[in-house]
Amino acid sequence: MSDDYLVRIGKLIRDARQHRGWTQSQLAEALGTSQSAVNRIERGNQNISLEMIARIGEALDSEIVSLGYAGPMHLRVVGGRRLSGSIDVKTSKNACVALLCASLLNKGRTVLRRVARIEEVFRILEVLNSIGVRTRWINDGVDLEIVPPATLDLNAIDAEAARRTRSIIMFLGPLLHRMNHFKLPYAGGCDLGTRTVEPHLIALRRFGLDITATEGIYHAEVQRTSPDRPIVLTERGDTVTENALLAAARHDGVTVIRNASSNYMVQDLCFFLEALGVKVEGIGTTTLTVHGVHTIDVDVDYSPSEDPVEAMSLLAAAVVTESELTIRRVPIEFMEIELAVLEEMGLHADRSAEYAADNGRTRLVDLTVRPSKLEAPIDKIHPMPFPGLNIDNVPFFAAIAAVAQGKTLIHDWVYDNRAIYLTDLNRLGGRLQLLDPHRVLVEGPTRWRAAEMMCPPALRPAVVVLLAMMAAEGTSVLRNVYVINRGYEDLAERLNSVGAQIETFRDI
Ligand SMILES: CC(=O)N[C@H]1[C@@H](OP(=O)(O)OP(=O)(O)OC[C@H]2O[C@@H](n3ccc(=O)[nH]c3=O)[C@H](O)[C@@H]2O)O[C@H](CO)[C@@H](O)[C@@H]1O
Ligand SMILES: C=C(OP(=O)(O)O)C(=O)O
Repeated sequence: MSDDYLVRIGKLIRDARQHRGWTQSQLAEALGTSQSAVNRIERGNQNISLEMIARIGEALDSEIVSLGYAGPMHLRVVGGRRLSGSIDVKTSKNACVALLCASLLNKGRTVLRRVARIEEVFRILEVLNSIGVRTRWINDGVDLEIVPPATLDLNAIDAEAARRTRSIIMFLGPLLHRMNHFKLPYAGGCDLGTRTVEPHLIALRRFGLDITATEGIYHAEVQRTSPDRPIVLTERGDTVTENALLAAARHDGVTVIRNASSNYMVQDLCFFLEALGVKVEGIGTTTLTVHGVHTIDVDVDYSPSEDPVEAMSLLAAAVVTESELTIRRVPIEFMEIELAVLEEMGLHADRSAEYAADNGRTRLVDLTVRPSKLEAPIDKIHPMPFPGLNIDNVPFFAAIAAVAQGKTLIHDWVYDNRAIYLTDLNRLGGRLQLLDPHRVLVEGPTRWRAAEMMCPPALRPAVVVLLAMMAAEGTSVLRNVYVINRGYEDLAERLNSVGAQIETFRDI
């Protein structure tokens, strides 16, 4: 763009902002950037992408800067390029959404460091803002500050934002301590088939929460009681464990939760609860003993840990593009089984010495993946609750199996609809056979070919398709990638920084 053009666009943006009655800081906050960046944009001193113009248009709800506005985002991928260098893993979507819900426990100011700027986080922030919670990006848009009001206005809830995420269900645990009756929209999220909420309702009933569900709304009635014996979760789910923890945190007494998940997001939540003054015993095991406190009113500062699923995604990117890539800040405890399986398949990877994540607890390593000749594993790939192979990492094994010699059986017993989407890889030259809704047989190696296709409506399969496009010679197009942006911050840009060629565009 010529400088003159930038100045004109900057002026349009300033006019639209002033028309809305916003300061530069308010616009910066809505965009997750700094006031100084907005100032530069408005003065025409900063190159601005169509993508950013579209985001500003959406934030300001302005026709003036509606160039490229609103339509779904797509990716154009020039494949066949090797990646090189190093890339950092960001904080995890799944811990960040849990911690945002957990901030509702605290009357004081919560600061969460380096929160992933992803659509899933934006949806929860929209919901929090709509009920009166003040949130703002600070430190150049890197950290998040959350200040709750004295009373929450649940009648004003942004139901549309709430319905786009499943994580809204984690409002139940904190809210049962704040009000006696409330309503919440049904939880949504990825289209992975039916996902039960029953275990949440069973666990929370022990604290006196009674839910009836009608016409897309949960009606909650609370008559607070003490769980008189351990809460035994009917399944070892991550968010149900988190919900039980959130309820137990402000229950004035000791709660024992059995069959608890000890997965990464649960551990991050436990560390955060400890920072709030709630003692949790058994972190990392399947029995958690929570010493709840009646009131939590502290100014807390916490750094959520890195995302093992993003680490796996980046590792898979290196494998399918036959690249040497260093993935920094890998939470190794949550990748060990994946790496053990991959080593058996023939993957060469070096690990650095371990170092601590910013939360002081999670162990990180830098992992250098080298081009390797892979063989299909002898046994099937199947997930288990932690410490098993992570359920969300299973789809990446489909892409990796596709470049390995031989046949790999992938058994995703967890989700009804996720394995099906993996067969989208066939459009790119893959040879995947759906044996039943849960089992896929992948035959490799694959000669990938470019294609234009719609994004599958599920986060991890969508990223797997993107990775195959990066491996395929030629130009591919992936349409409507909201689902990827739900869980990955600036993925295209970050992959480009290590050698990929991915352009974002919208229908104008
Ligand atoms: C925001 C968040 O953190 N989301 C994660 C969380 O979702 P979440 O905790 O919501 O996962 P679900 O409750 O949907 O559980 C996933 C599926 O596994 C089944 N199930 C689970 C445990 C068990 O012991 N037995 C069993 O059958 C459930 O019935 C369901 O079909 O955990 C999932 C499983 O790790 C991950 O894919 C999601 O990324
Ligand atoms: C299934 C996932 O997430 P969610 O629970 O947010 O749908 C995922 O992260 O892969």
